[in-house]
Formats: sequence, C-alpha cells, structure tokens
Amino acid sequence: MRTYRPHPQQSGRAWEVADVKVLQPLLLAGTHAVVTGAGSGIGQEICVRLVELGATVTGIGRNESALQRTAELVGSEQGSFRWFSADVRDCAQVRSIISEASAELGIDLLVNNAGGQFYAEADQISDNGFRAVVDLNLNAVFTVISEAKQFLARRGGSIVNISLSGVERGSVGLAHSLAARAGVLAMTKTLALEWAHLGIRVNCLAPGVVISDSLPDDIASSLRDHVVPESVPAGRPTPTADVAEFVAFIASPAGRMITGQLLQIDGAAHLGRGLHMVDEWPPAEESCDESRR
Ligand SMILES: CCCCC/C=C/C(=O)SCCNC(=O)CCNC(=O)[C@H](O)C(C)(C)COP(=O)(O)OP(=O)(O)OC[C@H]1O[C@@H](n2cnc3c(N)ncnc32)[C@H](O)[C@@H]1OP(=O)(O)O
Ligand SMILES: NC(=O)C1=CN([C@@H]2O[C@H](COP(=O)(O)OP(=O)(O)OC[C@H]3O[C@@H](n4cnc5c(N)ncnc54)[C@H](OP(=O)(O)O)[C@@H]3O)[C@@H](O)[C@H]2O)C=CC1
Repeated sequence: MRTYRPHPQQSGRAWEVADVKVLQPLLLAGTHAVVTGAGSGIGQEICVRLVELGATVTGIGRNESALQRTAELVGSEQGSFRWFSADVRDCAQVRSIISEASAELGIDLLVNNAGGQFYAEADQISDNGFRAVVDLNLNAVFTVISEAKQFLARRGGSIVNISLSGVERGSVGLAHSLAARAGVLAMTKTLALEWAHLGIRVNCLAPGVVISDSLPDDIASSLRDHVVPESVPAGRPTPTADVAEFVAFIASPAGRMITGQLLQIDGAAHLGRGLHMVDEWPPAEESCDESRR
C-alpha cells in the first residue's frame, strides 16, 4: 500500500511551530461565544484562541477539572472564560445553562464541538450503542442550537458544528458517528436556509485526523502509525490550532457570507481512500468471512 509523508519542506520543527494565528488582535472583542466540549482537545484550543481574540467564552463539558484547566490556560488580559459542567445530552440542563449564560450577553458564536464515539463495525454496534452515539453527536446538537437560536438572533450570530472528515463518503467503523454527522450536515444546510433572514449563519467544520492529548494511547498510535500515513494525502494530522483559527475566521466579519458550508480541514483525506478505523481495509480477499456476508 502507498504511504503518504509530509512534503520535506513542510517537515520538522519549523512547520510544527508555524504560527497559524493570522487574525487581527482583539478581532472578537465584545462578542460572546459558547463552546461545548471545552475541557480538552479541539474545544479547549478554540476557547483559548477566542479569548485571545477578545471574546467572552462560555465553555460546557462534563469534567470539571478539565474545564478548570481550560480556565487556567486562557489568558486573562483580553477576553474571559467561564464554564458550566453538564452532559450535553441532558436537554433540561443544557437549555438552562445556555439561557443563563446568554440572557445578558446574547450569543455571537456557538461551537458544537462535544462529540465522539467508539470504533466498531456496524454488526458489532448494539441498538443502544447506536443510540448513545446519535444522542451525543446529533440530538444534543439540535437541543443546544434550538435553545441558542433566540440569543443568536439578537445580533446575527454564527453556528459552527464540528464534524468529521469523510461525512459524505463513509468510514469503516464509524456507521453510528457518521450517520449522526450526516444528520448534522443536513441540519446545517437546512438551518442556513431557514435562519438566513435572521442573520444567523450555520456551517460545519470537519477536521481529518487530530491527535490531541485526550485520545487514548492505543487510538492515538493507530491514527499516527496507520491512519495518517495510509489515508491522509498531506501525510500529517490536522493541528488543533488550524481548526481554532478557522472557527474564529468564520465568526469574524470576513465570514459574513459563508453559510451552509462543509469545510474539511483534513489534508485531502476526504479525497483519498477514506479514514477507516479498522486494522485492515479493504479486507484481504482470503480473509473474507462468508458468515458475515
Ligand atoms: C474519521 C477518522 C478519525 C476519527 C477520529 C475521531 C476522533 C474523535 O472523535 S476524538 C473524540 C474522542 N473521544 C471520544 O470518542 C469519547 C467520547 N465517547 C463516548 O463518550 C462514548 O463512546 C459514547 C458516545 C458511546 C457515550 O458513552 P455512554 O453513553 O456512557 O455509553 P455506554 O458506555 O453506556 O455505552 C452505550 C452503549 O454503547 C456500547 N459500546 C460502548 N463502547 C463500545 C465499543 N467499543 N464497542 C461496541 N459497543 C460499545 C455499550 O456496550 C452500550 O451498549 P449496550 O451494551 O447495548 O447497552
Ligand atoms: N480527534 C480527531 O481526530 C477528530 C475529532 N473530531 C471531533 O472533534 C470534536 C472534538 O474532539 P477532540 O478534541 O479530538 O476530542 P476530545 O475527546 O478531547 O473532545 C471531546 C470533548 O467533548 C466533551 N464531551 C464528550 N461527551 C460529552 C457530553 N456527553 N456532554 C458534554 N461534553 C461532552 C468531552 O468532555 P467531557 O468528557 O469532560 O464531557 C471533550 O472535552 C469531537 O466532536 C470529535 O468527534 C473530528 C474529527 C477528527
């Protein structure tokens, strides 16, 4: 199998530390952003960057110490960060947090980032397992958005739904998650239409492979050693900073005509062989098991 490596001129430490912060300082001063899944990985990076750009950020997640860590990471001199601990699948709790956090401030940016799944081929996913993943990655997104609408409408805010590269093509081991993300994509396009007259914009950002600190070691190694070299034409994972900068760009005035879009920040992974979360894909012919046909 062909493996992908990063271009030699885009390798090494210079690339790793390259500053992707291209937006003007204090670009988002005076705005209020709500970010779910704010205690780790992509969500944490988004919070840190939005505060740096001057926004007041409300973070939501389940793990209090993780949210506290985000609070410690954000700088204090520009915007500010406060957090609420909640399971986004708890509709009543999440509705009450969104309205408490936004009654005064309204919402300029809502980032639906909380999400995740386990990896299993479809015939290993129980009804309850499918439901659990759809609850987190689709139903909770609807609840958050529908509560936030009245606050987004005050000044014409923007919604960014974090999705997965490959949402339009499928990935082995992710039937539940991609079904949910495809639902979010359809909801994104529909709400972009329905709410355009309110000035509310709705987009999906789909990272490819992001190797963040919060991933379990076995998943991180599998992504680094197999999925990236075999399936990401750019030959490298997507840095969390790239996602955070694009979220801020969409929220900025420069993004004011961008709505109803799916943007895949994935080094062309969605054009390649697909991001498949199994050891071997496609299966070798001799290993095909008749009983599973
Ligand atoms: C595109 C390629 C690259 C993709 C890279 C993507 C990376 C990321 O998304 S990073 C985010 C990483 N973080 C996570 O994924 C963590 C979030 N995950 C979860 O919280 C759980 O996986 C959850 C969504 C299922 C929610 O868990 P919870 O509601 O607590 O569910 P339970 O533990 O009660 O289980 C419910 C149901 O699911 C079955 N199940 C759980 N794990 C597995 C598994 N590995 N294989 C098969 N089935 C599983 C579990 O057995 C339960 O079903 P029943 O037994 O039928 O009751
Ligand atoms: N890593 C990757 O390769 C990719 C990730 N993504 C997506 O990006 C998003 C962020 O992932 P990433 O940063 O990598 O992974 P993380 O696991 O670090 O982030 C997921 C966040 O969601 C929160 N979360 C999970 N379940 C719930 C819940 N029920 N209620 C509230 N918060 C919840 C978690 O916090 P807590 O547990 O404290 O609640 C955590 O902070 C996810 O939607 C993920 O699927 C997309 C493409 C690739």
